[in-house]
Amino acid sequence: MHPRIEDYALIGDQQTAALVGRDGSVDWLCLPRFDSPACFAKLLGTEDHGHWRIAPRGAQVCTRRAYRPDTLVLDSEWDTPDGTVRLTDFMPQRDRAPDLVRIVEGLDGRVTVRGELRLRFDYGSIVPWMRRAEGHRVAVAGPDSVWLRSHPQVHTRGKDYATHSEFTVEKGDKVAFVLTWHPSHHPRPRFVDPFDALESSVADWRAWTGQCRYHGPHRDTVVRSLITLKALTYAPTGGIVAAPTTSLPETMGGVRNWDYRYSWLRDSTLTLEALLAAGYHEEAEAWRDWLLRAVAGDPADLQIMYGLSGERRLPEYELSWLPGFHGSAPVRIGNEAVRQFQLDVYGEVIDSLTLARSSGLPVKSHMWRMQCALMEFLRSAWRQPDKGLWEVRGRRRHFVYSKVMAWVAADRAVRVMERHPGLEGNLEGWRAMRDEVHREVCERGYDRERNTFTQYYGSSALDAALLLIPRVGFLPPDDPRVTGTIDAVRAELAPDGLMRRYSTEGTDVDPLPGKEGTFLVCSFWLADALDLIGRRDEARELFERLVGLCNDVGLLAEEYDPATDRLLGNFPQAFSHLGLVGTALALFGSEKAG
Ligand SMILES: OC[C@H]1O[C@H](O[C@H]2O[C@H](CO)[C@@H](O)[C@H](O)[C@H]2O)[C@H](O)[C@@H](O)[C@@H]1O
Repeated sequence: MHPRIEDYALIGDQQTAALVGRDGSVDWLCLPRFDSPACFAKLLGTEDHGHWRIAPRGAQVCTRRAYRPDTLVLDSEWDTPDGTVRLTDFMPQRDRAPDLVRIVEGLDGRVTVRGELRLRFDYGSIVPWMRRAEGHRVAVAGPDSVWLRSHPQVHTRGKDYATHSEFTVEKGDKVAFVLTWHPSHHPRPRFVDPFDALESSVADWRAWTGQCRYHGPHRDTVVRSLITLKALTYAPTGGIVAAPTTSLPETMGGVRNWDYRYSWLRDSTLTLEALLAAGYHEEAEAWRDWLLRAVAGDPADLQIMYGLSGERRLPEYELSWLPGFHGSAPVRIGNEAVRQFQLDVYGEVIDSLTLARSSGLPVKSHMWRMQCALMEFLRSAWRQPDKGLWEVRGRRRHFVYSKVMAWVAADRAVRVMERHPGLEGNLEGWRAMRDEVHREVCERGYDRERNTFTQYYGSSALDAALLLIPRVGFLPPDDPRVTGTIDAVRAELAPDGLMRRYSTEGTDVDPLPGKEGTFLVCSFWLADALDLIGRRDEARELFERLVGLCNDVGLLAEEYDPATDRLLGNFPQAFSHLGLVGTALALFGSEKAG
């Protein structure tokens, strides 16, 4: 049986990440970066597309598993008729080369363990040449080279283009395997000691989580979300991936399969907000600096997403040889949405730079000039239709949320100038824009008869993003148009209590085949909106339900299907986790440590 999305746990080294199944198999790993080709792609295909399984002989899924508290170190344990064995998986902080460490430990009895390593570079398409060197195994194909070591040394044998091992552990025995990648034209990197690396990984993560300011209910789940957001950050540049996977389907068997291994301005600025609110200034500053480098240049060229180092070209293509997760094809690399015009991004960027300033992050001299340039571009562009924050692949429209975010940009720029009279900028022009956008949205984006804002000007359709209207300050929470919108959006898009982004029925906004599932971040936004309008009990109840959708190790995908009780979409997704952190902070953030 192919695992479900919720069967996976994440490990990573803040440059890339791996997904480990409950059966002890690493089914996804891109090396050396999040957006590099995968050397294990079983997630989107079969064992022959690459995986690395370590498990007791004859055993299937583990009996239990958990992260070591406050770390990204995963322990999976199997109780077998012969005894109990633990597998510890982690990726140490990177020195020069990425390492994946797997330590097998006998806990009880005498258990025979089997390993099967099937390396397939370039997303499962290339079988490397494997040889012995310096007492280890080394695999090479084109630009990639991978070393496999074990401590103490375990005999390995090659069969069917895979490396097999079998060994026995008794109580107290430990056998470590280390997989190390490096460019094949470089000398092999220094080998890490797996046991020292385990100690320092645990210590590093605990030092980091120790800074967390949240002390309310579900603290472990909130900390797990923060660890996940940190793990999705590409440390060398500060860029944040939306998720470490590509093409986990939004609908099982469907075509809505996208590559999320890039840095979206929207997802990342919202991540910055969550990190700042939870007390993580260092990451927020790194992201802010990434942002300033990525968007530098002509404001008309601002993209909605970039590569991890700020790369601009992310061409989309399909991998014909991968059948996709449970047959959900195509598998896509790159993301065509990179070329879309999405107006909301300007609002999110300017809002987050304003937040960075007010949170005390050191101000960079060129930051304000860049904001002014973005604002001047926006002043000339906000009347244009766009693709909206959901990146629909239909025609451009006047999406209401996009216009609201144009208002946010102008509002924040005006406020910064009012607070810092020494700053130069087009104060009057931005004030005028702010008022004009507000007026237009209230006239053209609001349906008087139904007392609700709408998805786009003149339509009767609704959109979950409208829930953010009070949060961004466009209207006060007690404005009847706000409460009316929350009720309407909830009734139409959350019939079973969980939010869809928009409706795909009776509209051509989103022309792709397949239905829209429940989008988790939108459900957190609903809880936030209910809280803001004073319906705290309903907000808390929804938050409890959403926390209950995390898998056994606290991770969320992008979507959840109530009909089948399955997570869907890329995994784990920053959007969902930043939603969880944001709602927890909004509902319980003022609670002090016991
Ligand atoms: O559903 C169509 C679109 O789905 C993706 O976009 C979604 O994920 C983004 C990253 O988390 C998020 O920023 C966006 O708001 C979501 O709708 C996909 O990336 C798009 O290419 C696709 O058109």
